[in-house]
Amino acid sequence: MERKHVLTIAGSDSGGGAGIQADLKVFSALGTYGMSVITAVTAQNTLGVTAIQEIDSQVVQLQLDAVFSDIRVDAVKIGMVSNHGIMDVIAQSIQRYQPPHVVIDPVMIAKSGDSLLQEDSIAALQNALLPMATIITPNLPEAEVLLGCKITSILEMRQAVKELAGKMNTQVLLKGGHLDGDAVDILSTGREFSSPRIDTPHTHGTGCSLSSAIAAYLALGEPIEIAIAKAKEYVFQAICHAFPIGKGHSPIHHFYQWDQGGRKAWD
Ligand SMILES: Nc1ncnc2c1ncn2[C@@H]1O[C@H](COP(=O)(O)OP(=O)(O)O)[C@@H](O)[C@H]1O
Ligand SMILES: Cc1ncc(COP(=O)(O)OP(=O)(O)O)c(N)n1
Repeated sequence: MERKHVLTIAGSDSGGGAGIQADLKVFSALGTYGMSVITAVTAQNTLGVTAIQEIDSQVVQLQLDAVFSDIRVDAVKIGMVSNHGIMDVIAQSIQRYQPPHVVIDPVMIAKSGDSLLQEDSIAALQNALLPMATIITPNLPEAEVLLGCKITSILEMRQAVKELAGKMNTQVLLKGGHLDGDAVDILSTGREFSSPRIDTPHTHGTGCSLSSAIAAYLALGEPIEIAIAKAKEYVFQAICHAFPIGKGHSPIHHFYQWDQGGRKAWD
């Protein structure tokens, strides 16, 4: 079968658990060819983020042109984009090159509590970038910012996902990782994707990995609901197989399939 090509446009996580590094691991684990446009470099590990250097928007533009002018792009995932200048450049490139699928994870705050989006760029995120999406995948705090109200239960999630889809004029997968009980994500069609909640601190990068896996499965030709179901199962298994790295919240195990039936990679 022809190899599919997936592009991530996101920030770098030096600890390797989230951002560009997580996205490229997901693309490889799912058998696609990964490419990257870096929007910011974060100094980050399992404990948090200590510095952010945004990439000049002209350099972001040159990365986008380098990829799109040479290589067929079957799907795009967009993650951390911290300022409106970079958002505008990305939105214009999506308009120009028209990739078939665009999955946007509207990254605002890392689980460590560190902010990854400038506050004055929230409007640009809504007005310039989100309209480019095939689907957006906010977590609960991000959906609360986009809607301007609290979401505290599955019942409220069902209502919120429909309101968000109307407001943003796009499909929405509202992730329920921040609630208690089963981990339930709700699509704006009403379909729900549920898994048991794993009792673990090692969930760094789950949101990045879910959106990247959805993009990879869309590139592989899966319809949206199957792409989400497969991506959710992939992330669930990767959480189940996470192993400790560093002193804080470890990343999930992107290549857990490699360990199955054999020796664990870290033994
Ligand atoms: N402890 C957990 N057990 C099982 N699934 C989880 C757990 N935490 C998060 N998930 C799942 O991981 C994905 C990312 O969710 P979430 O943590 O809400 O996003 P983010 O990383 O953007 O904050 C979702 O599919 C969510 O249901
Ligand atoms: C560079 C970078 N991008 C995105 C995130 C957020 O990642 P996420 O998958 O939401 O996981 P947590 O960091 O919240 O665990 C990030 N941390 N860094």
